[in-house]
Amino acid sequence: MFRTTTLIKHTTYHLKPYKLARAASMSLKAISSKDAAALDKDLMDVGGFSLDQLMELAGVSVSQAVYRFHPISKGKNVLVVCGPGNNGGDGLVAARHLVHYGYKPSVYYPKEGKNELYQMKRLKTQLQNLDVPFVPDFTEALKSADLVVDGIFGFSFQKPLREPFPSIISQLEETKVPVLSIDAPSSWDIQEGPPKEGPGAKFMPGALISLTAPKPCVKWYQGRHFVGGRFLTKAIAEKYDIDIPDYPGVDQIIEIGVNADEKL
Ligand SMILES: NC(=O)C1=CN([C@@H]2O[C@H](COP(=O)(O)OP(=O)(O)OC[C@H]3O[C@@H](n4cnc5c(N)ncnc54)[C@H](O)[C@@H]3O)[C@@H](O)[C@H]2O)[C@H](O)CC1
Ligand SMILES: [K+]
Repeated sequence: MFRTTTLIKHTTYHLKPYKLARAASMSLKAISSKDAAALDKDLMDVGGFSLDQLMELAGVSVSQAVYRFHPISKGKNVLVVCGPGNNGGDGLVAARHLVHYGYKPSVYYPKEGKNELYQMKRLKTQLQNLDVPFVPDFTEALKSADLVVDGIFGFSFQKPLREPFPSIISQLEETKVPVLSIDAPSSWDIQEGPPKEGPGAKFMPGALISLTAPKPCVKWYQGRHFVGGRFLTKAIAEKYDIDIPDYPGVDQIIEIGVNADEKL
């Protein structure tokens, strides 16, 4: 169904040496931002998925990564920072699931997205119906946060950072509050990694969840690394030359890298 088109060269990211027994099944190829966008389009145009479905599955993966990285015993207050695109949408979906797991999320959403079918507006309504606060002041909200979820930018980020995001990224790189980034550490170039200087140059979130496949910038990433987005078909994985991770049981995520899941 999915014919092969021109694809970029891939880099493969392997596990640390002591995980070599798992390495054969756990080396995951990266996908460029251009191919990641084309893959999503294929899933919708040819694969029969809607954006709502993909975002719901992405958001569930994010919520499971939060639960794994920062169980409720470490603190319930999760500040979800959402950007104007679909990365922000994944954050909104994750926030809803976190409520049902027993967390107390709040959302900072300074530039609201306006995509087709008012999808973001509906996601916002769902959160308001669960009494999730939309907070106006990021600096103030950060003071009482136990965890920050970075849903600011994903694979469509184009440098340089525009307002109001430089100050938010600076605060994220300075804070002691743990951060989990969705799909990419926001402010990092998807191909070339962290900026050489300015906001984001020192940003290293404690956890990252790559959706569908790692992006090339993970080469610069040091921290706990999860992969989610359990909806790929073999045909589409072959077309984009990426791997379908060996997800354990009914999990929507798998941890790779230093803390790779032992039960794989
Ligand atoms: N395959 C999957 O698993 C799915 C992943 N999803 C998520 O979608 C994002 C990509 O979404 P997209 O809407 O294409 O882009 P972004 O969210 O990365 O951002 C676009 C948004 O940001 C603005 N912007 C870009 N650069 C800047 C800048 N320098 N300063 C300020 N603003 C900027 C731009 O104008 C847009 O408004 C992917 O990473 C996943 O997280 C989907 O949920 C579908 C399934
Ligand atoms: K992000």
